[in-house]
Amino acid sequence: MATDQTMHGVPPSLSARVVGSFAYLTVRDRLPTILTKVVDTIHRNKNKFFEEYGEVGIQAEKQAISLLSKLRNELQTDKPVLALTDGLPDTDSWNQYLERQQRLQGDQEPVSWFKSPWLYVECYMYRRIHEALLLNPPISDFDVFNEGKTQSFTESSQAVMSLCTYLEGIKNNIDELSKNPLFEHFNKLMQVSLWGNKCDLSISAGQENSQKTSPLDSLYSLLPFILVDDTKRVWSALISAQRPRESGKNNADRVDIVLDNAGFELVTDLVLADFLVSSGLARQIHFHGKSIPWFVSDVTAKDFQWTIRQAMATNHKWVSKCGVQWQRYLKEGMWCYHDHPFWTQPHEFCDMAADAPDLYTTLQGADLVLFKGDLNYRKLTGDRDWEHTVSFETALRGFGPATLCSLRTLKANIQVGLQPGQGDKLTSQDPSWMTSGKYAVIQFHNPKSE
Ligand SMILES: O=P(O)(O)OC[C@@]1(O)O[C@H](CO)[C@@H](O)[C@@H]1O
Ligand SMILES: [Mn+2]
Repeated sequence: MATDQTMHGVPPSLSARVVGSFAYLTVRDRLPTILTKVVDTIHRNKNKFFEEYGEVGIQAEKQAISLLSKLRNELQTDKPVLALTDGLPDTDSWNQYLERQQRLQGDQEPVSWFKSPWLYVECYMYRRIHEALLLNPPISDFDVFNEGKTQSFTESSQAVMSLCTYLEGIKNNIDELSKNPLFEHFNKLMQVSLWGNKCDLSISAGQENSQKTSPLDSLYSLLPFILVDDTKRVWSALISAQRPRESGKNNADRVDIVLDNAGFELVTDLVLADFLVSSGLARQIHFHGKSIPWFVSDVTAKDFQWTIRQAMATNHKWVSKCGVQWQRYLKEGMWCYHDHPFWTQPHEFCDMAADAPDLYTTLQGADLVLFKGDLNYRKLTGDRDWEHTVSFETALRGFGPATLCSLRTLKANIQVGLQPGQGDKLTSQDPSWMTSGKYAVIQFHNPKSE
């Protein structure tokens, strides 16, 4: 179990306790802004609730808004974090985690927004938003972030078209491709998926953040902004998987993708996944999404299905062909979708084996696990205040269900695995390099190579 004390050289968790830090600015400014947008969204749908549910819909809308306004006040005035009361299956786990935080902090001060770990309070806010809806049927299953996620897809339609056209072009002669051109396509699609992570509505506090230009055209100009590029190690893990397949082939059998944002980023992940199965680099893809609306733009099951249906329904030949193919992969079991509650809990991933052993076992069945995005990176590294030159393996603190790779654009002040002096040079050139989303890493770890 992770503790917050600096033990065995594990640094403290990032926290809004540090005035002026990115965590502080996020808790002080960005989270209240997101909450205000949530309240506005619910208010804007008042008539819809009335049409659908009558007076009881209006009551629910009022009640949800008052719970969210109370939450915003607690956050802005650094009130103690409260236990959840909605009786969901994970409510106890959340409340036990609150007790764990209180024990770590000691009884001198309550667990609160500006005193406790940033990772915890930020995750807790999204779970409280869910509670505010859950406690108010019949609007319990209203996704307050749905508008932003669907807009991110529709506003990125040009980029989606060019990406699906590129994929169809590859698939045309994919069986004749030799290793090098195959690697070149893999390399490109990994970078497209990497930069797809820029389209994130949490960092933009809900501001529209879609992909306007063709993602393939800008890859070359973005190369200098990739601070760690382990693509070649990912490639060799794919073509020489540790577990030979029944067919005797020795490339990967199963690749898991821990998804991040809906909209354009999800399309980049579906395209990468299609390439992996079409090329035979993998036989199966398991996707892991979120079980509740999360960090504004993260993928839920509804978003996943909606995106594939939207692709099928577009009048663009290659986009709809991709959509039909993706639906078929799901039907035939080559693609599977999961949404374990652990991904929407506050735990650092080094806790997974203890706190979600079933999920850890599931991931152990993969030959490679791709983690998308910044929040996953923060959880992989425990959202701790590590030195930049600490190795990725050290920061993982024993988390290693399978060979893994993080594809992350930097949106939080935490980055490990850099060369000596690399962080200082970046700070002198571009002080906001860790939080602007301009820089990225493709960072690999093979637990078996320890
Ligand atoms: O995981 P993602 O979508 O790449 O980014 C999530 C994020 O936008 O939210 C948090 C800040 O509010 C940070 O982890 C990061 O900036
Ligand atoms: Mn996200």
